[in-house]
Formats: sequence, C-alpha cells, structure tokens
Amino acid sequence: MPIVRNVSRAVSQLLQSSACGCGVSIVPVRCIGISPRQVASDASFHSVSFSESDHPRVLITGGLGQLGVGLAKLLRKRFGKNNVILSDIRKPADHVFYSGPFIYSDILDYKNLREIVVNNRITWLFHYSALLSAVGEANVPLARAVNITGLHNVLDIAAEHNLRLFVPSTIGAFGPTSPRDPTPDLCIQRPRTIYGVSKVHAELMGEYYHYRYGLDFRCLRYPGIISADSQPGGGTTDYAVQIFHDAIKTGKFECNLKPDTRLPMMYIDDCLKATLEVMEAPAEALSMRTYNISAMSFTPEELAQEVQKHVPELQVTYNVDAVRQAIADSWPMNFDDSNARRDWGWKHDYDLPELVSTMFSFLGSDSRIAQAN
Ligand SMILES: NC(=O)C1=CN([C@@H]2O[C@H](COP(=O)(O)OP(=O)(O)OC[C@H]3O[C@@H](n4cnc5c(N)ncnc54)[C@H](O)[C@@H]3O)[C@@H](O)[C@H]2O)C=CC1
Ligand SMILES: CC(=O)[C@H](N)C(=O)O
Repeated sequence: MPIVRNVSRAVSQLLQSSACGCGVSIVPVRCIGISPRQVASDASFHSVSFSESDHPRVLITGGLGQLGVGLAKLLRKRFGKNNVILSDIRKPADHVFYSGPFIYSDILDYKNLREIVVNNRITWLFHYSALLSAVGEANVPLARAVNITGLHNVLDIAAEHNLRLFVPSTIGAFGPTSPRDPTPDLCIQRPRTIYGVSKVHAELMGEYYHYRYGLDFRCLRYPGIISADSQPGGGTTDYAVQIFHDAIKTGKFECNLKPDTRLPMMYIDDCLKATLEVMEAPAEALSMRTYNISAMSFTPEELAQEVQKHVPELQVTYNVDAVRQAIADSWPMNFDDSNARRDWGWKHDYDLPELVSTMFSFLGSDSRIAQAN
C-alpha cells in the first residue's frame, strides 16, 4: 500500500502547511504514485535523474517570441548548444534555425509534447507560449486555449516526468483592486484581461502542483520587457520598444498610451538573468514559488525625454488606444520585489538611462533621422 501511504502523507503535510506559503518553508512531497493525469499504459517514463554536475536538458515552448531566442542563447552559453531545444508553432528564421536545436511543438498537443520531453530526456522546461494582453483581448477563445489548456498540458507533463518548470507571470496578473504603488507579491489579484486571469491561474496551479505533487515549479512576474533584437508579441507595454525603432527610422513616434501612464519595465538582459538565477537557486532559498521582479518604472513622457537625449529631433504625439489604456490603468505602477532580492539575491543591472543607451548602441543610432529631415 505504498501509494495510499504516500497520498495520506502528502495530504496531511498539505493540510498542515500555510496556504499562502509566505515565509514558511515547506518540504515538497514527491508523490509519483498519484500522477495528475491518467497516463496511457504504453507511455514510457524515460526521465533520468541527473546528478548535480550534469547539465539540464532544456525545452523552451513558444520560443520564437520576444523572449525565447534570447533565453536560448543565454542557456546554450551555460549548458551547451545541444542541451537547449527551442520550440514553437512558427517557422524559425535561418539564423535561429542554424543556431541550435529547434523543434515544432504545439502546446495544445499533449502527446506530442510528452514525446518531445521523453525522447530528448528533458529535465528543465521553460513555458513561454502565450497570447499577451492586447492580442488576448482580441481573441479570447484562443487566449484561453493557449494560456490555460496549454498550461495544463505542461503542468501534467512536468509533474509526470519530474521536470523543473519555469512559467513566467506578469504585472498583468494584478488588477484595479490590487495595490498599485507599490504592488507586493501577496495581495488581491483580480485582473480584468483573459491574459491576467490565465496568469493568476498559472501561478495558483503551479503552486498547487508544487505542494500537492512536489512539482519543482518556479515563476517570476515579469514587468514589460524591452529588447532591441526581437519584436514584442502584442502587449500593452509594446510602446516602450516601438519608440526606439520609430525614433531611428522616422524621428516620429505616436504613443498609444497617455503620457503619464506609469508601468514597471525591464531590459531583456535583466529579465533573462533573473530567469536563470531563480531556476538555479537552491530550493531551500525559495520561501515562495512566485516572485515579483522589478528594475525601473516610467511613463511614456519620461521615456520620450530620455530617448530625446539621443535623438533630440524626435517628435512624440499621443493617440490613445482605449483597450490598452484601460489595461495599463489597472496594472501596477511600481513593483515590490523585496522578496526576490532577499531570498535569492535578485539585483537588476539596468536603470532607465542605461536601458536607453544600450538600446541605441544595439540598434545603431547612426542611421537615425537624418532621412526624416
Ligand atoms: N514580453 C513581455 O513584456 C512579457 C512577457 N511575459 C511572458 O513571457 C512569455 C514569453 O513572452 P514573449 O516572448 O514576449 O511572448 P510572444 O507573444 O512574443 O511569444 C509567444 C510565442 O508563443 C507562441 N505560441 C502561440 N501559440 C502557441 C501554441 N499553441 N503552441 C506553442 N507556441 C505557441 C507564439 O508563436 C509566439 O512565438 C509569455 O508567457 C509572456 O506572458 C510576461 C511579462 C512580460
Ligand atoms: C507586461 C506583459 O505581460 C506584456 N508585455 C503585455 O503588455 O501584455
């Protein structure tokens, strides 16, 4: 009766533990006898226990978006090119395809995902597939499928195959009734977008699987991410990337948020650094499984002023998009990430001036608006 014993031990530990997980260290209970999904009898469990010195074998879902290619680059530097597999449902550009392993994977296809994990002996999974806030509102059924059903597939496969699982959450997991300045890790979360609802669901399901099945779930709430070599995928914070491209190409930028809309933001290198750090943190260091991370917070007006130090000719106008503005007005203005700083030593490198000068040195400011005049 080992399964029954495991179940009752898991349940009693679960009941004894604090529901919020704040400041309480709970020993995860690995209980492989109660797999969260009924697995076909012919399924093979090739998950291998890796010793500390072995590199993880990594799969990134939704890897062709704004963040995945950069994450793959960072992880390949650390763990070796062939230990990191990028996957997506889109066709990769040549430079991505030839830079390391790429595989087609639709996260709605449970069996295919399981086959990839088994055949490649995956040990770490970064689940990046998602529809972001603005595109999610434009196609709620698809956002619900990708962000919620897709997450269920990933959670079950990760639990069955003993994976360490990273799922990013977002400032969008908060809503108008959350404290906005600053927003702490634990507070009311009643977002009003399908994106936000799906991310709160992901946080709660991941933490539930951690306490119930011992899944090694780790989650960071990212601010709006700014990158030079990848395009954002349809979010509310996209303006803060677009302004750089428009400043260089035309010298004119039309912003779809009001000039005083304050949102937390972060340069991509900081975001990817935090992601790797939390995945490498010893489990004992993590007093929670979902952390806010923060770097800076600015308004479109403040960003434009900093950009104008590099491109003084830049003209900024405002044409507010009502959907995006309503979303932004319900999101945090400043993010409290003191728990991440305390538990696993999180520290950002880029504030607004460094972010802007780094973006321009990346994008090459020499082509800037000579043509526009
Ligand atoms: N970029 C940002 O500012 C922030 C991103 N995040 C989160 O980080 C993660 C990555 O974000 P981005 O790279 O910016 O997103 P993105 O929108 O640029 O890329 C998402 C990728 O998911 C893929 N995808 C869509 N449906 C799929 C399916 N059925 N199966 C497999 N892949 C599918 C898309 O093809 C796309 O390449 C997301 O979970 C997002 O919520 C969180 C906060 C901020
Ligand atoms: C902050 C995010 O999650 C994303 N960039 C969005 O704006 O939807």
